[in-house]
Formats: sequence, structure tokens, C-alpha cells
Amino acid sequence: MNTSLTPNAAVEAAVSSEVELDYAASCELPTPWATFRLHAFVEPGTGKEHVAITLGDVTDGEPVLSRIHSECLTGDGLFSLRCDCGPQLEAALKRIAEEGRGALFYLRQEGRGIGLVNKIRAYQLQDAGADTVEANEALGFKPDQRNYKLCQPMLRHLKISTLRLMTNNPRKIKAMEQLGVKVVERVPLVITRNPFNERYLTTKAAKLGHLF
Ligand SMILES: Nc1nc2c(ncn2[C@@H]2O[C@H](COP(=O)(O)OP(=O)(O)OP(=O)(O)O)[C@@H](O)[C@H]2O)c(=O)[nH]1
Ligand SMILES: [Zn+2]
Repeated sequence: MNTSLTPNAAVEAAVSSEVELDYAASCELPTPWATFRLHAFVEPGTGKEHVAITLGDVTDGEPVLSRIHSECLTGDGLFSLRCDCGPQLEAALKRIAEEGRGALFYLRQEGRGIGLVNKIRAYQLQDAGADTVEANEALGFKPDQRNYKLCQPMLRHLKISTLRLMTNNPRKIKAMEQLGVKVVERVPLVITRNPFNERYLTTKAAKLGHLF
């Protein structure tokens, strides 16, 4: 996690053209729903670590039920109700387990690419009235700084070329298509609203184009 990320450095990271990732190791990942396979990758330049989680044979050329998930420590690990990340992560893994086959890419792009500390700064601004987009912009960041090119070396390593993608974000589908990865189906991943995520979800639909 890069806590010293400055706005300019983050913009440069987001537009960099080639992303290199070295495959490091794989192991079993037992969960309440299935025993998955966990694959570790490292960005050689920065040492940043990313993982993919697979189940079943994903190398047979058939479309793979997939989730491209962006790191959210608060939602994925700390039970935050401010966003839909934790329930989406769980729902995606459960769905892959039900089908017996699929892949989840867990990208370490915390806070839509601005890092954990900056996301907490953005939340502080949101506590004072800003929405999720306004808060990023007030800190000098774009509303979304993620770079999905990270998926390319992972997909190549896992021999996956066609996806059924679990997402509400049409920009993820576009990004995959730009990488030459076919998305044959969008599988919605809609999570229950609560008083804490209501405004967040509404802003995502209005300003970031998410489909709910
Ligand atoms: N900067 C910032 N990042 C946030 C905020 N809330 C959640 N995130 C991050 O947003 C990322 C998840 O993105 P979302 O916009 O919720 O969803 P998505 O990945 O675009 O779309 P889906 O595939 O439908 O989940 C994670 O990296 C979270 O840490 C926020 O208010 N500000
Ligand atoms: Zn989240």
C-alpha cells in the first residue's frame, strides 16, 4: 500500500502503458464456500503484490465467470457499511463456488487507486458533506485512478481470454475489451442498500456510470 502517493504520481501511474507482473507462487485457499487456488503476482518496479483466486479448470477456453475486485480494506476487511465492496467480494466468491469454476482478480488499487490514507482523507471530506467524486477531486485526484491493465499479465498466466464479468461498472468491460479480452456477459452484482451506502451508490450511478 503506497501511503505517500501524491496526486501527480497517481495520475502518472494510472496512464502508464505497460504493466509488468511476475508470477510468484500459488497455494490452496480454503473458504466457507470452496477451496480455491490463490495465485500471487508482484509488480517488479514497485514490489506491489496482487492476487488472483481461481476455482476449477479455467484454461479450457470457455468463458470464465470472473470478478475484477479493487482493494478496499475498510469494506473487504473491516466490515464498513460505507460501500458495497465486502458483500460484493463475498457474493462473487460464493457465485464462483456455486458454479464450481471461475476467477477473481484482487487488485491492490485501494481507494480507486489513491491509496488507503487518501481514501480516509476522502471519507473525512465526505463526512463533512462532499460526495465520493467531489472528495477525490478536492484532494487533486481524478474520480477513478484505477488501471485495469494489471489484469493482462494475470489473465495471460492463467490462460483466460473470455469472461463473464461480475460487475456494475461498464468501464471495466470497456477496459477489458481494450486489452483484447472478450466479455461475453455482464453478470450484475447488486448489493443491498443501507443508510450509510445510499449516497455512495446513488453517486456512483449518477457520476461514474454504474448500472444498478
Ligand atoms: N476514493 C474513494 N474510493 C472509494 C470510496 N469508496 C470505495 N472506494 C474504493 O472503490 C473501489 C471499488 O470501486 P467501486 O466504485 O465501489 O466499484 P467498481 O469496482 O467500480 O464496480 P463494481 O465492479 O460494480 O464493484 C475500491 O478500491 C474501494 O476502496 C470513496 O468514497 N472514495
Ligand atoms: Zn469499499
